[in-house]
Amino acid sequence: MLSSFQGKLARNGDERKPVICIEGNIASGKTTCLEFFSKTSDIEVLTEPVAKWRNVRGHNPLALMYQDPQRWGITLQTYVQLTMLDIHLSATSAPFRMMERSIFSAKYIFVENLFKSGKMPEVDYAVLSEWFDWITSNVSIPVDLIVYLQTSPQVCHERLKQRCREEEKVIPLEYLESIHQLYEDWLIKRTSFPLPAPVLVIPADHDLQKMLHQYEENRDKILAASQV
Ligand SMILES: Nc1ncnc2c1ncn2[C@@H]1O[C@H](COP(=O)(O)OP(=O)(O)O)[C@@H](O)[C@H]1O
Ligand SMILES: O=c1ccn([C@H]2C[C@H](O)[C@@H](COP(=O)(O)O)O2)c(=O)[nH]1
Repeated sequence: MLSSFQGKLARNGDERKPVICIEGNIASGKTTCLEFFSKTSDIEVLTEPVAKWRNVRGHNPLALMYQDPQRWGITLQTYVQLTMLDIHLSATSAPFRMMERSIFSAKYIFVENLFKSGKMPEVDYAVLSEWFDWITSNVSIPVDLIVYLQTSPQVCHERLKQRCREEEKVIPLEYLESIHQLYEDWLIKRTSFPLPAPVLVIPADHDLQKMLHQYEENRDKILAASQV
C-alpha cells in the first residue's frame, strides 16, 4: 500500500532503511557482488528481475529487444521501469537493502543508449521520459549510496561470453563501450544526469578473489556511507 509522505507517494508503514544500489556495465560482476553481501544477515539483497524480463506471460521482451531494438526497445524498457519501481517500493526486513541497479540507470543508461544510438524512435523516448518524470516527481524513491563497479568494456565482454546468456550472444563490444561511456558520464564525470545519491567507485577488472577481498575491505565503508 502507498501513502503520502512529504507530498510524494511512499510505501506505507515501513521504517526507512538505507538503500545501496550496485551499478555497473553488463557482466561487470554486480550479481557476484550481491551474492557476497547476501551472506551478511543485516543486508537484504534484491537482484534485477531478469527472469521477469525474459518471461512476461510467455513473452521474452529482453530477447525481442536484442533482436529488433527499434521495435521492442520501448516494450522492454517500459517493463524494466515497472519492475524496478516495484523493487524500489518493496518491503524490507533487514536493516540495510542492497539492490542491483535502479530505476535511474534503466532510464539514464539503457533508454538513453537506445535513443542516442538511433535505435529508439523519438516518440518512444518521449513517452518513456514522461513516465519516468511522472514517477520520480510523484513517488518517493530513496537511494542513499551508489556503488559503481568500474570495469573496462573488454573485461565485461569476456565475462559476458563466459556467462553465455542466450539473449546476449548478439551483444558486440561496441554496445558495452556505449553503456560504459554513459555510466562514466553519469557517475564519474557527472555531466549527464542528476545523481540520486553519493557514489563509491570500486575498480572491478580484477580476478574474483581480489574482488571478494575488496568487497570485504569496503563493507564497513559502504554500510556507514549509506546511513547518512
Ligand atoms: N572478478 C571476476 N573475475 C572473473 N569473472 C567474474 C568476476 N566477477 C564475476 N565474474 C563472472 O562474470 C560473469 C558475469 O558476472 P555477473 O556477476 O553475473 O555480472 P552482472 O550481474 O554485472 O551482469 C559471470 O559468469 C561471473 O561468474
Ligand atoms: O534497463 C535495462 C537494464 C538491463 N538491461 C539488460 C542488459 C542485460 O542484457 C540484462 C541484465 O543486465 P546485467 O548487467 O547482466 O544484470 O538486461 C536492459 O536492456 N535495460
